[in-house]
Amino acid sequence: MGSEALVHVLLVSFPGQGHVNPLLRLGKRLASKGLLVTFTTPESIGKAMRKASNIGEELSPVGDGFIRFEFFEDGWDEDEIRRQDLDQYLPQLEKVGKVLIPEMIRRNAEQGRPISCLINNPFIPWVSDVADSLGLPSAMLWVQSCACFTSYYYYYHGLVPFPSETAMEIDVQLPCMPLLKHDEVPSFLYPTTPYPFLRRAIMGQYKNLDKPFCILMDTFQELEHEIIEYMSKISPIKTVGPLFKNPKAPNATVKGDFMKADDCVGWLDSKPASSIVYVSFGSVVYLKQDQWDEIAYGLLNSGVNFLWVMKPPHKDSGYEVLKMPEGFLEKAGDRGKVVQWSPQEQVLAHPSVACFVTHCGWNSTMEALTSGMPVVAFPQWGDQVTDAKYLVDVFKVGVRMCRGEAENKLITRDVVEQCLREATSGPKAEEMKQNSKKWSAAAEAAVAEGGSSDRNIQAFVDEVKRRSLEVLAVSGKSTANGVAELGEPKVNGELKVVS
Ligand SMILES: O=c1ccn([C@@H]2O[C@H](COP(=O)(O)OP(=O)(O)O)[C@@H](O)[C@H]2O)c(=O)[nH]1
Ligand SMILES: O=C(O)c1ccc(O[C@@H]2O[C@H](CO)[C@@H](O)[C@H](O)[C@H]2O)cc1
Repeated sequence: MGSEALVHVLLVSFPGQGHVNPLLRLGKRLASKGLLVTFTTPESIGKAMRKASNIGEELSPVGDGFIRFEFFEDGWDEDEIRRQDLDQYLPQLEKVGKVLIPEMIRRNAEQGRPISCLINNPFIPWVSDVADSLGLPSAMLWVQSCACFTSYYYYYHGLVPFPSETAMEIDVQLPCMPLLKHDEVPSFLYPTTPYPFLRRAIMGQYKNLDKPFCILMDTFQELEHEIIEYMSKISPIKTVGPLFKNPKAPNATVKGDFMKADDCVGWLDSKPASSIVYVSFGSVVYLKQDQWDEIAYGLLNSGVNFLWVMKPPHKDSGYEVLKMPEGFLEKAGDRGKVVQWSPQEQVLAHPSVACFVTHCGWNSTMEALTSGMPVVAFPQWGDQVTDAKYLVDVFKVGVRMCRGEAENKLITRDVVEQCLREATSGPKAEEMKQNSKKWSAAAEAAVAEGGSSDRNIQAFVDEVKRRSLEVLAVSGKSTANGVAELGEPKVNGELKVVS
């Protein structure tokens, strides 16, 4: 490979799995279009990522470009329990990030990799301030649906009434969206939410929303057509999803898992087609023991095969360590497999898997839709309750098992069994499968060359390249053609500057 001129973007991620995954996927997409991408997040997570995933010091080729990692210290000891409290952790990240990210940017420029654009995901809006202070453009990747983006936008600007202390049960009508019942509104907006710190974290992003020149979204035009069109007139949004599909670099092995996935593909291979129910509640939702037990008995009584993710809680999280009911694993025998973390993308693409019992996090939602996988919706909080509404009533690929944690209702084993049966056999299951296939095809088309998301990514890359010429001209660091010229990556990952 000869020397190439690469524009360099820096991706700064909040250290949560549901945030790292889509930003890293965006990074791979940008790299595959010929950019040099540096991905950064705090070292506390970097350490876990290096251990669990295929991440080293070296530069990884992805399509026409490259991706590399640099992590930054958050200034706290390894065992600091305050990381579990976002009201304390987010200000700490902002304090150190505002010093360390500019240092990282300067270091990269000195090493011949001047950065032309910063991209962040929600909860760390100060990244746009850093970009502004250095005269760099910034963009933000919104990691939820456009419907949720709109809900938060309307709430932030006080444009319509939302559930309040005096009117808890009001429904919310937003333009180009179905009527949201009070418990289908993103639940961080309820006055009674036990997670007001997550509302504050999201609202912090809205306070800074005028700074990024572009808001990228992990959704696609055909999926949320009307609301995307409507919000595009208000905000500079560009849909680029589903990000986990990257047709230009389908075999890129760079991943950002915090935990090594257990090997379960051989077990899936050993089962008949469409015979397995996959159960996972993502990386942050933890159920109570009584609810766990009901799901366990529901799985046993339904007679389905199942793969169930039972992730251990963080030691400082305060969540109880769950147990399987007495004798459960023996009774399930080879019908069931329990893992701590799964290779979810592979699981959802596997022909033996019939449906996905999900908490409806947006990444899981997009992965299910794109994989043509019907769901059983078990939302708990935040955007999950809105995603469940869309999966069941709008996209029509799901059966609803519950309405969210706020309902405070134990979902019994009989209900679990009934939902599993409905989702795996009979006319409803068939209808959901057909709808899922339709969404999967639409998702593939959106990311294929010339599709809606591909065009948006290309337009974004072109704009970053255009702005990079301005940035480098102003900073006086321009090379002959306006960008850092990079040579063949060396084994140790250093970039050679071609003068
Ligand atoms: O066992 C698991 C559980 C989850 N995931 C991934 O973790 C992310 C979870 O994000 P989501 O938005 O669904 O939920 P969150 O964890 O943020 O609540 C998704 O990309 C999943 O594919 C995974 O790889 N293995
Ligand atoms: O680490 C945390 O405190 C954390 C991580 C992720 C959180 O929200 C999840 O993010 C997804 C993307 O926004 C979303 O779709 C999912 O439903 C959430 O669970 C919250 C806190």
